[in-house]
Amino acid sequence: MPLTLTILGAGAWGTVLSFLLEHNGHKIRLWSRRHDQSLAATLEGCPIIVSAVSIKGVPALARQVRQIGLAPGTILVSATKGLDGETTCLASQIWQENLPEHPVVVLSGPNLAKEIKAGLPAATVVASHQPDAAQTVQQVLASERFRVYTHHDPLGTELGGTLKNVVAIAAGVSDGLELGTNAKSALITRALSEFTRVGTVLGGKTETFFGLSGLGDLLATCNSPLSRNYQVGFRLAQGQSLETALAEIGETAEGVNTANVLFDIAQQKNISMPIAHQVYLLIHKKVTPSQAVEALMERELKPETPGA
Ligand SMILES: NC(=O)C1=CN([C@@H]2O[C@H](COP(=O)(O)OP(=O)(O)OC[C@H]3O[C@@H](n4cnc5c(N)ncnc54)[C@H](OP(=O)(O)O)[C@@H]3O)[C@@H](O)[C@H]2O)C=CC1
Ligand SMILES: O=C(CO)COP(=O)(O)O
Repeated sequence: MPLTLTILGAGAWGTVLSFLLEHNGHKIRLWSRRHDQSLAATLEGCPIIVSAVSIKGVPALARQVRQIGLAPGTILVSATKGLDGETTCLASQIWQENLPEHPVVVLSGPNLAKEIKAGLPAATVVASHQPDAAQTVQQVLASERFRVYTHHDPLGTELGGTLKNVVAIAAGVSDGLELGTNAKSALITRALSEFTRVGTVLGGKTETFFGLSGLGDLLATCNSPLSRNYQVGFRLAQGQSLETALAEIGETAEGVNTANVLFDIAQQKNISMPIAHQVYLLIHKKVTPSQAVEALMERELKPETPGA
């Protein structure tokens, strides 16, 4: 049955999600803080609200939505891949805290917006503690060009999509320095162990990090110049400053903020995150790209323990 749905955030991802939903016959209200639209009127009567704003916009927007209030049973879908700098919370946690009575569904997967916009096939994950809500979103969003899987681990699903952005910066550096396929394969594989380690401490399930929203998104983002986070790393390796790289990319690259938040989390919880640590040092100009590679290669020798 065709529905009227709201998408919050008219950036690259919000716009492509609206194309996917319109393709399925739904009517979309696309909201942006830049447009002259009432948020209350945009939300009214919509059974599903999709948030696709950058993490920096989520806390204030979630408070606004709470103040307006939603009809009972309205589902909130969170498509943001970032960590809040102030609270270290994921976007879905911020939404759930503001809308405790409502089902929250995480949408995350290997979903480069430009490929989906071009009509290329892709798959994603919708994860929630409320299986009915995840199934509803699956039915509404799935099509012959967008395969949607449900999942029961929203935290792990969202953490995979969030943590891989930091690795994508490192992968961009690797390619920018022309380090070759062996180096990048080692980087991606060790990074998967690293983010599984922190992700499980933060509450995700180990197996989730080996699925579409973890390994799947890691591979997509680390191997595509369409990824803004990859572009950040590539440009840093070419000698651009972070400020110039971000300005020229002109869209959100969540991995920069996530690297900062992860650094704090790793310190607080005493978790070893060598790759994320080098990305943090690099974006703070404490090491050069080549020094970051050297630091990783010269770490103390140890046995490999995949996934740990
Ligand atoms: N692009 C992609 O391929 C994918 C992106 N994502 C995730 O989706 C999120 C959005 O990314 P994307 O659309 O690509 O980025 P864009 O830079 O294209 O758009 C960012 C969006 O966030 C909004 N926004 C930014 N800051 C604020 C704020 N302070 N208050 C309210 N709204 C704000 C922007 O609004 P405005 O236009 O008014 O500035 C815009 O709608 C990110 O977390 C990203 O990781 C997830 C999967 C795929
Ligand atoms: O999350 C994404 C692909 O799944 C988009 O990656 P970027 O934000 O690096 O462009």
